Amino acid sequence: MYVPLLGEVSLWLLVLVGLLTAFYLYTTSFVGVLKAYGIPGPKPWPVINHMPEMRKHGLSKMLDEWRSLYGDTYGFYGLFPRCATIVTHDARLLEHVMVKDFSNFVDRAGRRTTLSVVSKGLFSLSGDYWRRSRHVMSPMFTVGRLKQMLYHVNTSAALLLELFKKHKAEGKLIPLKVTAGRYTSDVIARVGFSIDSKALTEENSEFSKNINNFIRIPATRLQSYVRSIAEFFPPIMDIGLKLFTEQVDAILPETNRYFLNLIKDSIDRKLHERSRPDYKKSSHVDMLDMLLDAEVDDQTGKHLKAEDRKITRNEVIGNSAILILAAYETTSTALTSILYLLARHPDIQDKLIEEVDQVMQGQTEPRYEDLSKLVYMTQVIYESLRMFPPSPDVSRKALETKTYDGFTIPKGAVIFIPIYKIVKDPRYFPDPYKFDPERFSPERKLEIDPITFLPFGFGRRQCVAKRLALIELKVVLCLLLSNMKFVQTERTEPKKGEETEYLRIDGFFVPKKAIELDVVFREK
Ligand code: HEM
Repeated sequence: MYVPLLGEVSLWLLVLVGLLTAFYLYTTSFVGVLKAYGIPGPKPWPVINHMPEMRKHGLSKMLDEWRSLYGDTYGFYGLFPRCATIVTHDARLLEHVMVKDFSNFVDRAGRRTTLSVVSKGLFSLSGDYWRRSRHVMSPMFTVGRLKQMLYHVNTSAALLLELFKKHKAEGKLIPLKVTAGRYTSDVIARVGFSIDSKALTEENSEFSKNINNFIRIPATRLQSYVRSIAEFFPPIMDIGLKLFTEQVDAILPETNRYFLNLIKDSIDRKLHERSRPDYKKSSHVDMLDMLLDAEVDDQTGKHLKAEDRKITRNEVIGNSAILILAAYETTSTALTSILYLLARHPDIQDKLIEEVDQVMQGQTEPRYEDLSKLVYMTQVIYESLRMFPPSPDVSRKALETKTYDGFTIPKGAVIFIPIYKIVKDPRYFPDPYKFDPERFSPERKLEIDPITFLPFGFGRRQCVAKRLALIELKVVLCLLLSNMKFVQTERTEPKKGEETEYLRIDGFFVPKKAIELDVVFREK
């Protein structure tokens, strides 16, 4: 029989103790920073921090509970790997973080979840990498560019109207999210890449199928547990992502390949056109044209500075992918919520229809100058976004330890901004659960503290495409409401008189059950 020598045993024991100590330090070295700076919050569990509560009750419920116990600003651990999270509802602190001292909070917090090129896109970039891409992408949404995009938005909206009419003719209800998603994908394919996605003309177009399946949702509770534990240990996640990309990556690899090929084909097509001797630069450029115009020859991008309006090929592709992804989910959820709220509030819908008729004057589609006349529609859109902000939260990471009005935010801490809770805070929006577009009327909107209306985020890192999103919503509402009204009946989901619940799921704020409405054609 083999009897291990005492020296061997103690060596293994030493290794084990060393590993355990390293593991303990890795998982706890950052814990204590909140207490050190006097930031209130719940006491963390060793190693696993506040993960058990969040897994058991859900983040949303815990945020409510901790807020009631610790007030406007508090901290906890375990939402992002190896750092403290500070949640705040305090408008003045938000102003410091999102606006006044933006340079200390340029980056978002994130977990490593994907190897997809999407992580090279604006949303995930940090520091100077972000600044370069933002410099390139902001000019995509100037008035001149938006005017050019309007033609395409009108085309997609007209196709959506036809689709709704077809559903009605076939006696079907309108599945809001699916159809709104077909519209928003069609728009981004046209304005971004000059492609007809066929999302609105074919029942199950490749584009729609893939965009619907962009994000992997864990199929079982166990998978979801394993995933959150792995995300908490970035080195383990890195290994998992490299070895088991197909099973682990948060962006479904098949879908990733589809969009990667689509973007690469579009780039090749454009570069080929540009290389032709008879090529003339058109004034009708799409988003990909603008990204390619900013491309550098040296693909490492190492020599590039923050103020350079230049990006690498990888960043061209990453930014293209994030445009598709970001444009699809948020705007389709917004349109879903607006139509649902209009159906629930027929008086508001009637008032909006009156304005649409006045502005449209019998036109089949709105002109650019008509859009700014839709004052009440803007109120309805803003109030719907307040009721159900499609992105429920945003974050910022502190680069340095700094004190703001006596409150210290330590270096490395994440400021977690729960948009969906702040817009329901009665101090900022009285009677917050009431759908009341009058809050945003020209007379009353001055009562709103701008930093508390956060559906598009705020400050220099707010949604880059906010103006395009508003145009998409306004155009489609003009076309739809010129022709039909949205109604709840005994067949719809939810039924007449009933409400639907919204939940924060996988980083989005969405209806718990898919909403399906009926439409009634308007008499002309
Ligand atoms: C109603 C529709 C939309 C909503 C509610 C929305 C909301 C948001 C929010 C909350 C953020 C984070 C802002 C922050 O951290 O302060 C964001 C960022 C972003 N959005 Fe949107 N968005 C919408 C439509 C769009 C569309 C149509 C596109 C693309 C065409 C888009 C592209 C982006 C990008 C690229 C970012 C990252 C910006 C950056 O990090 O600099 N969004 N959006």
